[in-house]
Formats: sequence, structure tokens, C-alpha cells
Amino acid sequence: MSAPEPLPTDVHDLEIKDAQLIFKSVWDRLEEEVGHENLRFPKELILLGGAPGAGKGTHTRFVMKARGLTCPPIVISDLLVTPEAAAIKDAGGMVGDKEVISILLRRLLHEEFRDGAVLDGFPRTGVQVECLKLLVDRIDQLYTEFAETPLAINFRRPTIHAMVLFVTEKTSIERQLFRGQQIAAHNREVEETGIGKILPLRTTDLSEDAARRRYRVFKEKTWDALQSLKEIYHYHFINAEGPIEEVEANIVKELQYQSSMELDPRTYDRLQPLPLAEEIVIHARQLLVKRLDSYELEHTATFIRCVDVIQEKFMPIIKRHALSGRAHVNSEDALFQDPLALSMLIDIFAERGYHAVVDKHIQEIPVRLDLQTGEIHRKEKTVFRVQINFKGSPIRRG
Ligand SMILES: Nc1ncnc2c1ncn2[C@@H]1O[C@H](COP(=O)(O)OP(=O)(O)O)[C@@H](O)[C@H]1O
Repeated sequence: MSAPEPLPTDVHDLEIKDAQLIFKSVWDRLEEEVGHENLRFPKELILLGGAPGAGKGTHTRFVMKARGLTCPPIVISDLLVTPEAAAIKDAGGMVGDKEVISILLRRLLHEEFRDGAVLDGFPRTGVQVECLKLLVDRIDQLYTEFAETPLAINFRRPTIHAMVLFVTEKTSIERQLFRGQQIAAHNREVEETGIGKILPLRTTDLSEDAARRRYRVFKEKTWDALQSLKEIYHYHFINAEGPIEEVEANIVKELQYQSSMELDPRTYDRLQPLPLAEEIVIHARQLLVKRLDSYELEHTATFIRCVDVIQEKFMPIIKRHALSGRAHVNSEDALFQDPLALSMLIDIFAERGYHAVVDKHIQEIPVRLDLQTGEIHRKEKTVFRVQINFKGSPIRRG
């Protein structure tokens, strides 16, 4: 005899029941409003979680860039603007799950989020986590349903990433208060000068007690909910205690690790020796400076000649192309036979904000025809073709 189904007595079971009721009613209503075929949700959801002040807003753009998303982030608390919701937020509390789910689902249907959306501050409760699971199930069903149809592209299988920024209670409170001071100062300046825009100021960012209360609500209601995402989705836990650049580095590291999870381990190992673009970009400037200084100190004569040639031969042509931002200069100067001089040329241009590409072209020029044999004697001539690109003038005629 099998054991009877346990009654839904513990909190989790109740959350599941609640979520089912809420989700079903929101979903049915939405389906009625927009039609079954238009229930088109994002391919990727990136959930940014963490205590108030952890840096969700601060790092959203960075995370989006890293994932190649250009749509605006969806900041859940900004969507909750009814007077009732505003009063709850001011008191450091949490707006009802049904309102949150209803507004969020509607927003996710906007065309601009079709490839992916970043949600700042969702899910915040166990019920919201359960609703998220139900949403993903429904999107999966739609994927299967439309798979072999012309509409398939609108119903891709979703991937979910949860990124949780971790800070301690102390940091959370400090940063909430810091944000409050920053925004208050900004708003005072706008009022005095009439320049700029007044930014919304959270009441809880102005008082230590209120900020602490908000943190505690997070710890009691949201922390476990965020933890539970670990078992179901790609989960990234980010130490967000340090300065902004350090947190960004932690995010990059995590996303890098994630590509290791998406790829087959053998494929990942194969690609591993190639540096990430972010890595080389970060170091590129320091390396350029080091090279330029070494030219000046260790290869002074060649460096001086290089600068002179650029100044005398290249710059007049470049200046003539200042509108288009692209110039071609051919040089036969023997100086560039030295590969070091070519490197100098490229680096000098890079330092001054141009992007130079050099192509070494060897031409054969007929110099003499042997009348007896009919043989043509040729001489080699080396031409360095340099293309220089830079930001041209935005002002154009016509
Ligand atoms: N790593 C950090 N180091 C220092 N200050 C930070 C850091 N991350 C965020 N801040 C600051 O803390 C405040 C709260 O950050 P914010 O991104 O608004 O948090 P959240 O969106 O998670 O509530 C902002 O004033 C922000 O400039």
C-alpha cells in the first residue's frame, strides 16, 4: 500500500499552491487578452538578485553587455507604481506576488525582449520562484507545440540564469544610505540650477532603521528563494563586497565559467588557451604604453624617424580626410623595412587615437628587356600601404 499524499502543511507546499492559483489566473487572463499565438516570451532570462544596495542596478548594464543584450533592463520595483505599491515600498515591505507576476508577464511580452531580458529584483519570494518555474514550463510547452510550424522562431526554448550579488548586512545598509545621499544631493542641485532631472528617491534610503528593515525583509523572504534557484537554473553567486571593478571582474569570471558549463568539456579545453577579448582589452592600453616608452628609451633614433615621417608624409594626407575618417597612404620609405619601425607606426597611431593597418606590397617593375632572349628583367619595389581609420567629423554636407 502506498503512503497517502501528505497534506500541504509546510510553507513550501503552501507556496506551491499559492503560486499555482496566482499563475493560472494571470496566465489565463493574459492569454485571453493577447491570444495564444502571441504568448511570446524571451529566449533568455537573466535574474539579478541580491540584498538592497548589493549593486544590482549598478551592474545591470555590465551584465547585459557581457550577454550581448541591448534592450532596457526590467527593474521590477520601477514597475510597481500604483499608490498602494508605493506605500508598501516606502515602508520597506514587499508588494503582493499577484501584482508582481501580472505586471511582469505582460512586460515580458514586449517585442524588444524577444532575445532576452534582465530582471532586476525578481524573484523575491518563494511564491515568485514557483511562478517562474510555471512560466518556464509553459514556455517549454509552447516551444514543443510550435516546433514544426512557421511560427517556431517565436517560441524558442528558454535559458535561465540566476545571478546573485552577495553583500553583508553592513554593506547593504551602507550602500542604501550612500545611494540616498547621492540622489538627495543630485536632486538638490537640479532644484537649484534647474538643470537635469529629479531622480526618484527611496524613503528607505534615507534612514538607517528603514534600510536595516529592508535588508531584514530580504534576508527573511528573499534569500532562501534565491538559493532555491540553484537547483534548477544556471546559478552564479557573485561576491559583491568589493569595489565596482572587482565585482565586474567576478562577474566576468563567472560568465566565463558558465561558458565552460554550456560547452562540452573537451571543446572548452580546446578553446581555453585563447584569451577572452575582455582580457586583452583590459591589458592592451598598459602594454601599448610600455612599448611606446621602450621605443623612446631603447630605439630612440628609429622612433624619432618614425615620428618625423608620420608628421611630414602622413599627417597632411590624413588631415585632408578628416571628414571621412579614413585615409590611405603609400610609403616606399626604407625605414619600414625594419619590422620594429612598422610596429612603431601602428603603436604611435593607436596612441593618438587612430587605427592603422599596414599591408606590405611587393611590386615587380620591368627595368630592361633583353632583345636577344626576349627576357624581361625586373626590379622589386616594396610599397607599404597604410590605411588609417579614425573618428571622422559627424558634419556632412547635403
Ligand atoms: N561594488 C560597489 N562598491 C561601492 N559602491 C557600490 C558598489 N556597488 C554599488 N555601489 C553603490 O551602492 C549603491 C546601491 O547600489 P544599487 O546598484 O542601486 O543597488 P541595488 O540595485 O542592488 O539595490 C549605489 O549608490 C551604488 O553606486
